[in-house]
Amino acid sequence: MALSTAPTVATSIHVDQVSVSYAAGKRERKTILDEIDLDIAAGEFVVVLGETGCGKSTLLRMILGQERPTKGAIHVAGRTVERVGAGCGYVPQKYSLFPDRTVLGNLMMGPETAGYHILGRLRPGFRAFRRQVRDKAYQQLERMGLQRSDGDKYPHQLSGGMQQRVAIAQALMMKPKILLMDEAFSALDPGTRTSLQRMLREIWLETRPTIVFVTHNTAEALFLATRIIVLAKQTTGGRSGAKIALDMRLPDAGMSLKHHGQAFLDLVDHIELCSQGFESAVERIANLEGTAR
Ligand SMILES: Nc1ncnc2c1ncn2[C@@H]1O[C@H](COP(=O)(O)OP(=O)(O)OP(=O)(O)O)[C@@H](O)[C@H]1O
Repeated sequence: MALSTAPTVATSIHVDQVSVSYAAGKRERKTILDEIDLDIAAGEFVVVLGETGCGKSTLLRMILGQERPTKGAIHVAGRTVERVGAGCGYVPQKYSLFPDRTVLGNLMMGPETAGYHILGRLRPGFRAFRRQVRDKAYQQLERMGLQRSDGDKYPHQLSGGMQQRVAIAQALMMKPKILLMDEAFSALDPGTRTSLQRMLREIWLETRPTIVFVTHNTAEALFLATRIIVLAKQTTGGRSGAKIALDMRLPDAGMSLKHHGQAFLDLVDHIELCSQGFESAVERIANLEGTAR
Protein backbone atom coordinates (compact mmCIF):
# COMPACT_ATOMS: atom_id res chain seq x y z
CA MET A 1 0.00 0.00 0.00
CA ALA A 2 1.32 3.47 -0.86
CA LEU A 3 2.22 5.69 2.05
CA SER A 4 0.05 8.74 2.46
CA THR A 5 2.02 11.74 1.20
CA ALA A 6 1.71 14.98 3.13
CA PRO A 7 -0.38 17.40 1.08
CA THR A 8 0.41 21.09 1.05
CA VAL A 9 -2.27 23.65 1.81
CA ALA A 10 -1.87 25.13 -1.69
CA THR A 11 -3.10 21.77 -2.90
CA SER A 12 -6.74 22.34 -2.24
CA ILE A 13 -7.84 18.71 -2.59
CA HIS A 14 -5.55 15.71 -2.41
CA VAL A 15 -7.06 12.33 -3.28
CA ASP A 16 -4.51 9.73 -2.23
CA GLN A 17 -4.82 6.17 -3.56
CA VAL A 18 -8.57 6.14 -2.94
CA SER A 19 -10.52 2.96 -3.56
CA VAL A 20 -14.22 2.55 -2.87
CA SER A 21 -16.08 -0.74 -2.87
CA TYR A 22 -19.53 -1.81 -1.71
CA ALA A 23 -20.87 -5.18 -0.60
CA ALA A 24 -22.46 -7.02 -3.51
CA GLY A 25 -24.07 -10.15 -2.16
CA LYS A 26 -22.88 -12.13 0.86
CA ARG A 27 -19.18 -12.45 0.16
CA GLU A 28 -18.39 -10.24 -2.77
CA ARG A 29 -17.61 -6.58 -3.07
CA LYS A 30 -18.04 -4.39 -6.09
CA THR A 31 -15.21 -1.95 -6.68
CA ILE A 32 -16.41 1.47 -7.84
CA LEU A 33 -13.20 3.54 -7.68
CA ASP A 34 -9.81 1.86 -7.94
CA GLU A 35 -6.74 3.57 -6.45
CA ILE A 36 -7.55 7.08 -7.59
CA ASP A 37 -4.80 9.69 -7.20
CA LEU A 38 -5.75 13.28 -7.86
CA ASP A 39 -4.36 16.66 -6.77
CA ILE A 40 -6.49 19.73 -7.31
CA ALA A 41 -4.81 23.09 -6.76
CA ALA A 42 -6.56 26.04 -5.13
CA GLY A 43 -8.59 27.98 -7.68
CA GLU A 44 -8.94 25.25 -10.31
CA PHE A 45 -12.32 24.66 -11.94
CA VAL A 46 -12.35 20.89 -12.37
CA VAL A 47 -15.17 19.15 -14.20
CA VAL A 48 -15.58 15.40 -13.73
CA LEU A 49 -17.09 13.46 -16.62
CA GLY A 50 -17.70 9.76 -17.22
CA GLU A 51 -20.35 7.29 -18.21
CA THR A 52 -23.28 6.65 -15.90
CA GLY A 53 -22.40 4.58 -12.83
CA CYS A 54 -18.62 5.08 -13.11
CA GLY A 55 -18.40 6.72 -9.69
CA LYS A 56 -18.43 10.50 -10.29
CA SER A 57 -20.88 11.22 -7.45
CA THR A 58 -19.08 8.72 -5.26
CA LEU A 59 -15.83 10.66 -5.68
CA LEU A 60 -17.61 13.92 -4.82
CA ARG A 61 -19.24 12.39 -1.72
CA MET A 62 -15.81 11.25 -0.53
CA ILE A 63 -14.39 14.77 -0.94
CA LEU A 64 -17.42 16.17 0.91
CA GLY A 65 -16.91 13.64 3.71
CA GLN A 66 -20.38 12.14 3.38
CA GLU A 67 -18.71 8.75 3.00
CA ARG A 68 -15.25 7.40 3.78
CA PRO A 69 -13.08 5.60 1.21
CA THR A 70 -12.59 1.87 1.62
CA LYS A 71 -8.86 2.46 1.12
CA GLY A 72 -6.72 5.57 0.88
CA ALA A 73 -7.48 9.04 2.19
CA ILE A 74 -8.72 12.45 1.11
CA HIS A 75 -7.19 15.70 2.35
CA VAL A 76 -8.91 19.05 1.95
CA ALA A 77 -6.84 22.19 2.61
CA GLY A 78 -4.18 20.07 4.28
CA ARG A 79 -6.50 18.14 6.62
CA THR A 80 -7.72 14.57 6.29
CA VAL A 81 -11.47 14.55 5.61
CA GLU A 82 -13.21 12.90 8.53
CA ARG A 83 -16.57 14.63 8.73
CA VAL A 84 -19.10 16.19 6.40
CA GLY A 85 -18.49 19.42 4.66
CA ALA A 86 -15.47 20.83 6.49
CA GLY A 87 -14.79 23.93 4.40
CA CYS A 88 -16.77 22.74 1.37
CA GLY A 89 -19.98 24.15 -0.12
CA TYR A 90 -22.17 21.54 -1.80
CA VAL A 91 -24.87 21.90 -4.45
CA PRO A 92 -26.66 18.70 -5.55
CA GLN A 93 -28.99 18.26 -8.54
CA LYS A 94 -32.08 19.33 -6.55
CA TYR A 95 -33.92 19.28 -3.23
CA SER A 96 -31.14 20.88 -1.23
CA LEU A 97 -33.30 23.64 0.32
CA PHE A 98 -35.24 23.27 3.55
CA PRO A 99 -38.89 23.23 2.38
CA ASP A 100 -40.29 24.73 5.59
CA ARG A 101 -38.02 27.80 5.53
CA THR A 102 -38.27 30.85 3.34
CA VAL A 103 -35.51 31.62 0.86
CA LEU A 104 -34.06 34.11 3.33
CA GLY A 105 -34.32 31.55 6.13
CA ASN A 106 -32.47 29.02 3.99
CA LEU A 107 -29.70 31.50 3.23
CA MET A 108 -29.31 32.68 6.82
CA MET A 109 -29.38 29.30 8.48
CA GLY A 110 -25.75 28.26 7.80
CA PRO A 111 -24.04 31.45 9.04
CA GLU A 112 -26.40 31.69 12.04
CA THR A 113 -25.75 28.12 13.10
CA ALA A 114 -22.01 28.53 12.62
CA GLY A 115 -21.94 31.92 14.40
CA TYR A 116 -24.15 31.35 17.46
CA HIS A 117 -25.35 28.22 19.22
CA ILE A 118 -28.93 28.25 20.43
CA LEU A 119 -28.28 29.79 23.89
CA GLY A 120 -25.77 32.26 22.48
CA ARG A 121 -28.66 33.77 20.54
CA LEU A 122 -29.89 35.36 23.75
CA ARG A 123 -26.72 37.46 23.88
CA PRO A 124 -26.93 41.14 22.90
CA GLY A 125 -24.63 40.82 19.87
CA PHE A 126 -26.88 38.34 18.12
CA ARG A 127 -29.35 40.91 16.74
CA ALA A 128 -26.61 42.95 15.06
CA PHE A 129 -24.99 39.76 13.73
CA ARG A 130 -28.37 38.67 12.35
CA ARG A 131 -28.83 42.02 10.57
CA GLN A 132 -25.43 41.60 8.92
CA VAL A 133 -26.26 38.06 7.81
CA ARG A 134 -29.60 39.27 6.41
CA ASP A 135 -27.89 42.03 4.41
CA LYS A 136 -25.44 39.49 3.07
CA ALA A 137 -28.29 37.15 2.14
CA TYR A 138 -30.00 39.93 0.15
CA GLN A 139 -26.71 40.70 -1.61
CA GLN A 140 -26.32 37.03 -2.57
CA LEU A 141 -29.92 36.91 -3.83
CA GLU A 142 -29.32 39.91 -6.06
CA ARG A 143 -25.97 38.48 -7.21
CA MET A 144 -27.89 35.39 -8.35
CA GLY A 145 -30.34 37.50 -10.38
CA LEU A 146 -33.21 37.11 -7.90
CA GLN A 147 -35.38 39.86 -6.39
CA ARG A 148 -35.35 40.91 -2.75
CA SER A 149 -39.04 39.96 -2.63
CA ASP A 150 -38.08 36.34 -3.51
CA GLY A 151 -36.53 36.19 -0.04
CA ASP A 152 -39.98 35.76 1.52
CA LYS A 153 -40.99 32.85 -0.71
CA TYR A 154 -40.82 29.17 0.17
CA PRO A 155 -38.88 26.77 -2.10
CA HIS A 156 -42.08 25.25 -3.57
CA GLN A 157 -43.07 28.73 -4.79
CA LEU A 158 -39.94 28.93 -6.98
CA SER A 159 -39.14 27.42 -10.39
CA GLY A 160 -36.40 24.77 -10.62
CA GLY A 161 -33.96 27.37 -11.98
CA MET A 162 -34.71 29.79 -9.14
CA GLN A 163 -34.28 27.00 -6.58
CA GLN A 164 -30.83 26.20 -7.99
CA ARG A 165 -29.88 29.90 -7.86
CA VAL A 166 -30.89 29.90 -4.19
CA ALA A 167 -28.97 26.64 -3.61
CA ILE A 168 -25.80 28.22 -5.04
CA ALA A 169 -26.39 31.38 -2.98
CA GLN A 170 -26.86 29.19 0.10
CA ALA A 171 -23.54 27.43 -0.53
CA LEU A 172 -21.77 30.77 -1.11
CA MET A 173 -23.13 32.31 2.12
CA MET A 174 -20.49 30.34 4.02
CA LYS A 175 -17.72 31.70 1.74
CA PRO A 176 -16.40 28.21 1.00
CA LYS A 177 -12.96 27.96 -0.54
CA ILE A 178 -14.20 24.79 -2.23
CA LEU A 179 -17.51 24.33 -4.01
CA LEU A 180 -18.68 20.81 -4.92
CA MET A 181 -21.50 20.59 -7.46
CA ASP A 182 -23.15 17.31 -8.45
CA GLU A 183 -25.09 17.59 -11.71
CA ALA A 184 -26.35 20.87 -10.31
CA PHE A 185 -27.79 22.06 -13.65
CA SER A 186 -28.97 18.71 -15.06
CA ALA A 187 -32.64 19.11 -14.16
CA LEU A 188 -32.96 22.56 -15.77
CA ASP A 189 -34.31 23.56 -19.18
CA PRO A 190 -31.59 24.49 -21.73
CA GLY A 191 -32.07 28.29 -21.45
CA THR A 192 -31.91 28.33 -17.65
CA ARG A 193 -28.97 25.95 -17.73
CA THR A 194 -27.01 28.25 -20.06
CA SER A 195 -27.68 31.30 -17.89
CA LEU A 196 -26.60 29.46 -14.72
CA GLN A 197 -23.44 28.22 -16.46
CA ARG A 198 -22.57 31.85 -17.33
CA MET A 199 -23.32 32.99 -13.80
CA LEU A 200 -21.16 30.25 -12.28
CA ARG A 201 -18.24 31.16 -14.54
CA GLU A 202 -18.58 34.81 -13.50
CA ILE A 203 -18.55 33.85 -9.82
CA TRP A 204 -15.49 31.69 -10.38
CA LEU A 205 -13.69 34.48 -12.27
CA GLU A 206 -14.52 37.00 -9.52
CA THR A 207 -13.55 35.02 -6.43
CA ARG A 208 -11.65 31.96 -7.73
CA PRO A 209 -12.94 29.28 -5.40
CA THR A 210 -11.84 25.73 -6.16
CA ILE A 211 -14.78 24.12 -7.94
CA VAL A 212 -15.34 20.41 -8.59
CA PHE A 213 -18.34 20.02 -10.85
CA VAL A 214 -19.82 16.66 -11.92
CA THR A 215 -21.79 16.52 -15.16
CA HIS A 216 -22.75 14.23 -18.05
CA ASN A 217 -22.66 17.07 -20.49
CA THR A 218 -19.37 17.43 -22.39
CA ALA A 219 -20.23 20.84 -23.86
CA GLU A 220 -21.02 22.13 -20.37
CA ALA A 221 -17.67 20.75 -19.17
CA LEU A 222 -15.74 22.52 -21.93
CA PHE A 223 -17.52 25.80 -21.24
CA LEU A 224 -16.85 25.72 -17.49
CA ALA A 225 -13.63 23.87 -16.84
CA THR A 226 -10.00 24.79 -16.58
CA ARG A 227 -9.36 21.07 -16.18
CA ILE A 228 -11.36 18.01 -17.22
CA ILE A 229 -11.14 14.65 -15.47
CA VAL A 230 -12.73 11.63 -17.14
CA LEU A 231 -13.43 8.54 -15.05
CA ALA A 232 -13.75 5.25 -16.93
CA LYS A 233 -14.24 1.67 -15.80
CA GLN A 234 -11.50 -0.91 -16.27
CA THR A 235 -12.54 -3.84 -18.39
CA THR A 236 -9.48 -6.13 -18.44
CA GLY A 237 -6.89 -7.57 -16.06
CA GLY A 238 -9.46 -8.73 -13.53
CA ARG A 239 -10.08 -5.19 -12.23
CA SER A 240 -13.40 -3.46 -12.60
CA GLY A 241 -13.43 -0.13 -10.75
CA ALA A 242 -13.02 3.21 -12.48
CA LYS A 243 -9.74 5.05 -12.85
CA ILE A 244 -8.85 8.45 -14.26
CA ALA A 245 -8.76 7.84 -18.00
CA LEU A 246 -8.13 11.44 -19.01
CA ASP A 247 -6.78 14.42 -17.06
CA MET A 248 -6.71 17.41 -19.36
CA ARG A 249 -5.93 21.07 -18.65
CA LEU A 250 -7.61 23.42 -21.06
CA PRO A 251 -5.63 26.23 -22.62
CA ASP A 252 -8.86 28.13 -23.24
CA ALA A 253 -11.31 28.01 -20.38
CA GLY A 254 -14.82 28.92 -21.50
CA MET A 255 -14.76 26.92 -24.75
CA SER A 256 -17.87 26.76 -26.88
CA LEU A 257 -18.79 25.43 -30.31
CA LYS A 258 -19.61 28.96 -31.44
CA HIS A 259 -16.12 30.29 -30.76
CA HIS A 260 -13.94 27.24 -31.30
CA GLY A 261 -15.68 25.31 -34.13
CA GLN A 262 -13.82 22.16 -35.19
CA ALA A 263 -11.37 22.24 -32.23
CA PHE A 264 -14.34 22.09 -29.89
CA LEU A 265 -15.95 19.18 -31.79
CA ASP A 266 -12.63 17.27 -31.81
CA LEU A 267 -12.31 17.67 -28.04
CA VAL A 268 -15.90 16.49 -27.48
CA ASP A 269 -15.10 13.37 -29.55
CA HIS A 270 -11.84 12.75 -27.70
CA ILE A 271 -13.46 13.07 -24.26
CA GLU A 272 -16.39 10.86 -25.18
CA LEU A 273 -14.13 8.14 -26.63
CA CYS A 274 -11.94 8.25 -23.51
CA SER A 275 -14.97 7.76 -21.25
CA GLN A 276 -15.82 4.43 -22.89
CA GLY A 277 -13.19 2.37 -21.07
CA PHE A 278 -9.98 2.93 -19.15
CA GLU A 279 -7.71 0.68 -21.21
CA SER A 280 -8.93 1.96 -24.58
CA ALA A 281 -8.47 5.54 -23.33
CA VAL A 282 -4.85 4.83 -22.32
CA GLU A 283 -4.18 3.30 -25.75
CA ARG A 284 -5.86 6.19 -27.54
CA ILE A 285 -3.85 8.81 -25.63
CA ALA A 286 -0.58 6.90 -26.22
CA ASN A 287 -1.35 6.75 -29.97
CA LEU A 288 -2.18 10.46 -30.12
CA GLU A 289 1.02 11.35 -28.24
CA GLY A 290 3.02 9.08 -30.61
CA THR A 291 1.52 10.84 -33.63
CA ALA A 292 2.22 14.26 -32.16
CA ARG A 293 5.95 13.49 -31.67
N1 LIG B 1 -24.02 3.28 -0.82
C1 LIG B 1 -23.90 2.48 -1.88
N2 LIG B 1 -24.05 1.13 -1.77
C2 LIG B 1 -23.91 0.33 -2.83
N3 LIG B 1 -23.61 0.76 -4.07
C3 LIG B 1 -23.46 2.06 -4.25
C4 LIG B 1 -23.60 3.00 -3.17
N4 LIG B 1 -23.37 4.26 -3.66
C5 LIG B 1 -23.12 4.11 -4.98
N5 LIG B 1 -23.18 2.80 -5.34
C6 LIG B 1 -22.94 2.27 -6.67
O1 LIG B 1 -21.74 2.87 -7.14
C7 LIG B 1 -21.80 3.03 -8.55
C8 LIG B 1 -21.38 4.42 -8.89
O2 LIG B 1 -22.40 5.34 -8.46
P1 LIG B 1 -22.26 6.90 -8.70
O3 LIG B 1 -23.59 7.50 -8.35
O4 LIG B 1 -21.07 7.42 -8.03
O5 LIG B 1 -22.03 6.96 -10.27
P2 LIG B 1 -22.12 8.22 -11.25
O6 LIG B 1 -20.95 8.13 -12.16
O7 LIG B 1 -22.26 9.48 -10.48
O8 LIG B 1 -23.45 7.87 -12.02
P3 LIG B 1 -24.53 8.81 -12.72
O9 LIG B 1 -23.78 9.52 -13.80
O10 LIG B 1 -25.54 7.86 -13.27
O11 LIG B 1 -25.07 9.74 -11.67
C9 LIG B 1 -23.21 2.65 -8.97
O12 LIG B 1 -23.17 1.35 -9.50
C10 LIG B 1 -23.97 2.70 -7.69
O13 LIG B 1 -25.04 1.79 -7.71
